[in-house]
Amino acid sequence: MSDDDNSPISARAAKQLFAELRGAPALVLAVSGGPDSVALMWLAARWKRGLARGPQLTVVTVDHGLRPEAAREAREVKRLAAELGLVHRTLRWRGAKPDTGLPAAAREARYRLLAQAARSVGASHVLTAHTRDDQAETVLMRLLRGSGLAGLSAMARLTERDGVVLVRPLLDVPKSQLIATLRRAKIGFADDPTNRDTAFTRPRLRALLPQLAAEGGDSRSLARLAGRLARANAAVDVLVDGAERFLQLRTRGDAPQAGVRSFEVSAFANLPEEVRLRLLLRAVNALGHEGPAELGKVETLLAALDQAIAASPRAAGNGRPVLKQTLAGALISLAGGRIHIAPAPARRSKGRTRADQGGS
Ligand SMILES: Nc1ncnc2c1ncn2[C@@H]1O[C@H](COP(=O)(O)OP(=O)(O)OP(=O)(O)O)[C@@H](O)[C@H]1O
Repeated sequence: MSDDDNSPISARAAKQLFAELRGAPALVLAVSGGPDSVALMWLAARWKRGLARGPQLTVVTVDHGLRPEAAREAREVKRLAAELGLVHRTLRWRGAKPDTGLPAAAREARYRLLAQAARSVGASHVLTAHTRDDQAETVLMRLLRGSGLAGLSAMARLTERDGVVLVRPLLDVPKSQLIATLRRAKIGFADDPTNRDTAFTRPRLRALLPQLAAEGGDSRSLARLAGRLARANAAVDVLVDGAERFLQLRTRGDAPQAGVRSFEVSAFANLPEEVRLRLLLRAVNALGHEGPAELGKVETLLAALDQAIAASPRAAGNGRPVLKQTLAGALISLAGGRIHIAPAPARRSKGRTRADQGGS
């Protein structure tokens, strides 16, 4: 870790972090009360004070209703926001809490509530306080799962979600700098014990990071890896855009069916494997109705298609389907020299007729 990694963030450096947001009408700051997001709030408030006209800032804390201390922490954020002259709102997650996958469900609910808050105050962006350390943890987690290029690219600085832009202005900033900033400003912050709860994967991996850093694999190098892979991933995506256009041109003679994607086998089969995989992934995600498909399952689908094409190139050429599979709510078939991807018919649950399944 360099000396800079332990120094408070100057007003000039903060100005650069938020520069692209200057012209936004309003911004939502997602502040849990932990050190990273309290530092985000403090830095954004100082930045706003230095502008003649800047965006309206609204601080939002989500109380997931999972820890008894959460309500007190939200009040603490409100108090600090008021001291900084910022509007604050606490939003509660009132939905049913699942027994498994609780962190993922809480995250889903949090982003939904943050996006709602943004829309209600006319904010175009929601700012979160993800740091370089969070980025490094994400890379490590995905590395251990064997993720592909897109997954290993980890978090982007800007992403669109539920109609608002999520911004992570502190993604290149080490957490130690945020702590140093708060210490200098004499601002307190909450300590969330679930961050150290080894029942969860992320805290267990977090505990490994100092050992990796001692071997040179610190957050800077893991984040650099993510940045390089994101660059390569973006290039592959451009190639897939091109392949999609090329395949569409090959369809021109046939009347395209609405709600169906169809690729000519002979043109598809000559494309590189990664491009074929992404073409399938895009089509299944666009037309399926069961959420994003798992990469491993799309890999299995592609292998089955490749095998069916190699085994019976002529059968793939006549009208009878030589392969028919569903994946993530999409129906994939190989027939008449083409691969077709369409929405799968809705599944009928056992022992119930369609008429039984009427809405409530
Ligand atoms: N309860 C909360 N209320 C408001 N904002 C929150 C809350 N929890 C987290 N955030 C925002 O999200 C950022 C990331 O938080 P955290 O690392 O705990 O998220 P996570 O559960 O790992 O999920 P993800 O990284 O996908 O957002 C925080 O810096 C903060 O800006």
